[in-house]
Parts: sequence; structure tokens; C-alpha cells
Amino acid sequence: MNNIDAAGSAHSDIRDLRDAAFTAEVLRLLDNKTKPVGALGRLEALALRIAQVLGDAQPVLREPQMLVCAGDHGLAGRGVSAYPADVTWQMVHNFLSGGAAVSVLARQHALALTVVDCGVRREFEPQPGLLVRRIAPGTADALVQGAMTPEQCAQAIANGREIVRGLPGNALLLGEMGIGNSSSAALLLARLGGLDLAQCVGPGTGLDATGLRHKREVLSEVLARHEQARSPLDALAALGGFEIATLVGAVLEAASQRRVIVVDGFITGAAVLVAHALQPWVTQRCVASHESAEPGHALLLHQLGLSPLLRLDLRLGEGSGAALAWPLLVSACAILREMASFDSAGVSRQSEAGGGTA
Ligand SMILES: Cc1cc2ncn([C@H]3O[C@H](COP(=O)(O)O)[C@@H](O)[C@H]3O)c2cc1C
Ligand SMILES: O=C(O)c1cccnc1
Repeated sequence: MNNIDAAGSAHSDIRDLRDAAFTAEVLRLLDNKTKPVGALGRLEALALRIAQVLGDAQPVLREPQMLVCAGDHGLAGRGVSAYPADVTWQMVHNFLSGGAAVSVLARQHALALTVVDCGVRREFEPQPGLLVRRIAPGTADALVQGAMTPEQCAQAIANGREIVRGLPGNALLLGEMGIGNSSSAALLLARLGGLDLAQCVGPGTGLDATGLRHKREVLSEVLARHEQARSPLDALAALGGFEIATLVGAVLEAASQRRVIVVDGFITGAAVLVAHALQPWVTQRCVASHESAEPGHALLLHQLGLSPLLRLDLRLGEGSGAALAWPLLVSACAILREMASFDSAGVSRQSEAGGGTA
């Protein structure tokens, strides 16, 4: 498959955002705030990142959208998850009825929640908050054939782009649901990151040592079965899932529109890894909300060159970590917009004697 045609040419507007003059201006503004230089730590880097994405030294985050993509996995039938595949459908109901972790946190932080059925095994009644972009009732068993055909994969990416085009606001928070999808994430990380598979595979929903050993064995067979699937799109089709491919499209579109993208855990991170392999600049628009307890996640963040805001030992997904980190993004913007400068507040600057910078 031709990566450029399928995912590149339509968004050649994704370019390097690190405009040197603008960056220097934001850093000057931050340094002139009434605090010792650098004293707000990584919140300052976060403020700079958001200012760069939005192209505004006084950034305002508007109408944040939590997008939770859901899909089922043929591989779930191979005992790679501690939970049955039915849980995907059941949890989507829970998301929509307001009882899931992501529902609670999205409500708390006034994040609009959209759930997408990208290909869950059972269908849903139409209901508010649910978009239906079903490719098929679950992916194929990747141990036997590619999880998706190239056409299905391209359609899922196109769906993700179209969904983001229809959402308001300038910030997109990523979430997912799909029993078995930590397997897809591990496979994509191993393949695209060139890492040893064993390091990338973890307990997901909570496999014990025996379960984890079995998961590693199955996934190593899957990876060998798809030895030829090396380009980002081929790997995504062979090893991914409908919800992951839809998220890849969402990331590409949000990045090309200069939205701030708040990445959740291991699975949404895998979608960003694919998008990054297609368009390296996408990560400049991304904020890593947290580092999950899933062991592959730290490796994945390293590959993306992103440092997580939080380490809370979360291992849930759904978008829960992205929602939890959201207030930090709001605070970073408020610091840039509202905090006084030494001049405006009449506060003395660092004294020459104690400065130690000479
Ligand atoms: C009740 C429940 C709620 C969840 N919410 C997110 N996940 C998470 O677990 C799944 C990935 O782990 P694995 O690959 O081991 O199946 C994904 O659906 C992910 O979103 C959940 C899992 C369960 C069981
Ligand atoms: O980090 C995640 O996103 C994650 C970890 C375990 C299970 N589900 C999701």
C-alpha cells in the first residue's frame, strides 16, 4: 500500500510548529511571570506546547472533545485478555449511560463525550452521544489473516478524519474500548518501534503470569505470521483494530487542524505511533497525559519522544488518564494568560548578586 496516497497527501499542512521567534516570545513571557525562572517546572513546557499548537501566546482551550473509539478484536478469541469480548459492548453502554470512569471524569471536567462504534460485535440502539461507523462486527483473527483488509483499514482512517471534522473545539482527548486491544498495541509497538515483542506485551486487563506467557506466545505467532506487514499502514491493517485505525485518522485530522491532542494510555498511544510513522510532526500537537502501568507504555512514549504529565499507575484506558490530566492543560493556559509579569506587578527581578547566571 502507498502510505503517501492513503494518508499523506491530504494533510501536507502538517509542518514543524517550532517557529523559533514565536517560541522565544512565549519563553520570554513565561520567564517574565512573577516567579523564579522555571519555577512552574513542566507546567511551563506544557504551556509552551499548547501555545505552539494553537499559534497563540495567550491560548484558550475551547470545547474540548473526548472521543472514545470502540471495536472488537478477533484475537480476543485466543485467550489474550482476562475478560470476555462481550465486555466491549457492555462498557460502551456504560459509557453512554454515564457510569464508566471516562463518563464520570468527562462530566467532572465538562468534556463533551462522543463514543464511536467502529466495529463492536453487537450493534447498539441509536442514542445520544453514539456515532456509528461500523466497519464489521469485529476484526478478523490476526493469527489466521490480517485483522483488517487494507480497504477496511483505509475506511476506518477516513472515518476518524471525518468524525474530527464534525467536532467543534480546539482540543481532542483520545479514548478507546476494545477487549484484546492491548495485544494490537503491543504488536504495533514491536513492529513499528523495532522492539522485542516480549518487552511490549503486558497483562492488559490483568492477566496472571500464566495468562501473560500465553499472550506472549500467541502474539509472537501473530507477529511472525505478518512478517511482511512492515509499512505503517500494512502493520496497522494486519495487527491493529477498527478503533485504533479510526483513532489514527482522528489524530491525523486533529493534527492537521492544529488541535491539541491529549493522548491517553497504551492503546491510544499506539494509534499515535502509527500516525507519527505516517506524519512525524503529529507528536508536536500531542500531550501525553500519563504513563500507564502497562509496561510497554513507557517504551512507546519514549519512541514518540513524549513525557507523561502524570504517573498514577492507571491501567484502564477509555480516555481516563487524558481526562484526569485535562485540568493541568487548563492551568497551563491560565498561567500564560493571567499571571502578572514582574513589570506589571511591580515585583523585583532576580538580584544581580544571587543570580549566578553571569
Ligand atoms: C470492565 C473493563 C473496562 C475497561 N475499560 C477499558 N478497558 C481496557 O481494557 C481493554 C484492553 O485490555 P485487554 O487487551 O487485556 O483486553 C480495552 O478495552 C481497554 O480500553 C477495560 C477493560 C475491562 C475489563
Ligand atoms: O494504558 C492503557 O491504555 C491500558 C492498559 C491496560 C488495559 N487497557 C488499557
